[in-house]
Amino acid sequence: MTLELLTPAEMAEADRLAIAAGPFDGIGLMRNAGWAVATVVLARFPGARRVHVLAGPGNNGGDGYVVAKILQESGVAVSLWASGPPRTGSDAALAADDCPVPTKPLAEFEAGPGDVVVDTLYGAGLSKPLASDAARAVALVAAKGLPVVAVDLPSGISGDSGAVLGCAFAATVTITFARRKPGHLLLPGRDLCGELIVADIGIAPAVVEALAVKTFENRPALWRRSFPSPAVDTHKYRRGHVGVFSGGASSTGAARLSALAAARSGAGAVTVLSPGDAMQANAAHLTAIMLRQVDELADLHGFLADRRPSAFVLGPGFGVGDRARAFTLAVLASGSGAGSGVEGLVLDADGITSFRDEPGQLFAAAARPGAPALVLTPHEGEFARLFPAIAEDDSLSKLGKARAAAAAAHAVVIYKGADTVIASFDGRAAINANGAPWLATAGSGDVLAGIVAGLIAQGMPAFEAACAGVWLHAEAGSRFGPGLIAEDLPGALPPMLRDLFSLPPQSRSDCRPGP
Ligand SMILES: NC(=O)C1=CN([C@@H]2O[C@H](COP(=O)(O)OP(=O)(O)OC[C@H]3O[C@@H](n4cnc5c(N)ncnc54)[C@H](O)[C@@H]3O)[C@@H](O)[C@H]2O)[C@@H](O)CC1
Ligand SMILES: [K+]
Repeated sequence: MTLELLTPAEMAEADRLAIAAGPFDGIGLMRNAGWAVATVVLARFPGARRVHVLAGPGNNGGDGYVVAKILQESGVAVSLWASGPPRTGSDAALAADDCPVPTKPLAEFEAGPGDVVVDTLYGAGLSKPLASDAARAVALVAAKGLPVVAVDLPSGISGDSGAVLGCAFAATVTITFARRKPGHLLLPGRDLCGELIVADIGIAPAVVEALAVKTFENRPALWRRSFPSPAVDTHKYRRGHVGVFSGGASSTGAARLSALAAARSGAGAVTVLSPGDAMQANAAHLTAIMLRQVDELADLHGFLADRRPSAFVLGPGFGVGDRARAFTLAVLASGSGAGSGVEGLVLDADGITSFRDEPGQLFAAAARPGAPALVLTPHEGEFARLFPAIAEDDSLSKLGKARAAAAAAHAVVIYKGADTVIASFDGRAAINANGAPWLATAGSGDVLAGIVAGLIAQGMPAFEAACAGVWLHAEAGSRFGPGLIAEDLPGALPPMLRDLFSLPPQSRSDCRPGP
């Protein structure tokens, strides 16, 4: 399955470009779409007592007229319920003219046990909550528990955001065309699509390439070409060195979890940077991971000069306040431009919250030319602390929010949740879909921060490292399953890394670089 996700506006442009390029005109594409849907209905529901096609006023409804005609000609009992006539001159009007099945008003829609519903009310063009006739149909179908085959999107779901506008069908299977849309992966849309099928309706890959899409599903093909694989003659410092800031004596575990994850992700060396009062607690629990006392900024500068670390994690268990801000700004003031070779800082948890009152200070430090890449890993609450105006903007999807935050912060933002979005200030974004509920466990975020820092330390660019970290973390959780605690995650990484290293090289075209 391809990685690009097309917004409804991009999909409309793809339709337009494909029609201009040929060989299919608008009604030709619509016929191809209708055939793809009818084929699924016939294959999945051969015993359907009756198929009810619900047709809206736009081209999504147009697909419905094609489906109704094909099914009737195939000997299926079909009812066609329309919410209104298609616009004169549209492709949908051509499809309706060619459809022999009589229409009945959607407001009178009735169905019984054994029936199947084909939802072609609204697709990419949904612009407002479902009107009463459509909302009644949604409620009736849900009450009777009828299977729904949704065309393009379950009606009521925004293709841009995955949000439900008013109410929406919960589909058994959804057939979309050419490429998936963000609303197929963002929640709650993802859950309401059921099984998702992408049908080829004759839109050439060159048409999609011409759109220069910047939104992707987060899968290994997006970042595998930049995934670090150690050379045979490497030594530990060439595989990167991660510094992880530890909290005080009573909160050291989170940093150690991050450190272990950084080491398991392949970093050659990892050092826990501990305040003096926590040295004993840390020393008692560390073996392969190094330990260094860092109380003051001068200690940090000493570490930077002596050990040439390439990435840092600050936040897990660290505590909120001046100290977090000072260390963060000191790390961001270093970086390759200053000759230190620090490639990135993953700012998590308390590190994020510490800049609640002065986010501009953080953003300016990240925007300095030559500064290490900044990766922010907020969950919803932390996101609202650092980006209150963006968080409150209801016109933005989770994808839009992550993108706006990344641009404002000059950072890579990992906006966590069951549908984690990774966005870069260069405009690229990816939606993650391999997560599992088991990941919602204490310390899980500390592990994610460590993996991302470990990958950056090995030379992976920050956006790719963030995407790879999110995917590996989610995959580890999914494979481990019930009973998972955060301590299990680092140990679950090696088999997945082995799988990644054994995959054949893949093409460079999977991930389009930013501008
Ligand atoms: N030739 C083409 O352009 C093709 C279009 N295709 C289909 O066309 C769909 C997109 O068609 P459209 O852009 O016409 O969009 P839709 O068919 O999704 O709906 C758009 C129409 O419904 C109205 N509308 C939106 N939300 C409403 C609501 N809640 N209540 C009442 N009216 C509402 C809009 O004002 C507009 O008139 C795709 O989802 C896909 O199924 C496919 O057949 C492929 C070819
Ligand atoms: K639909």
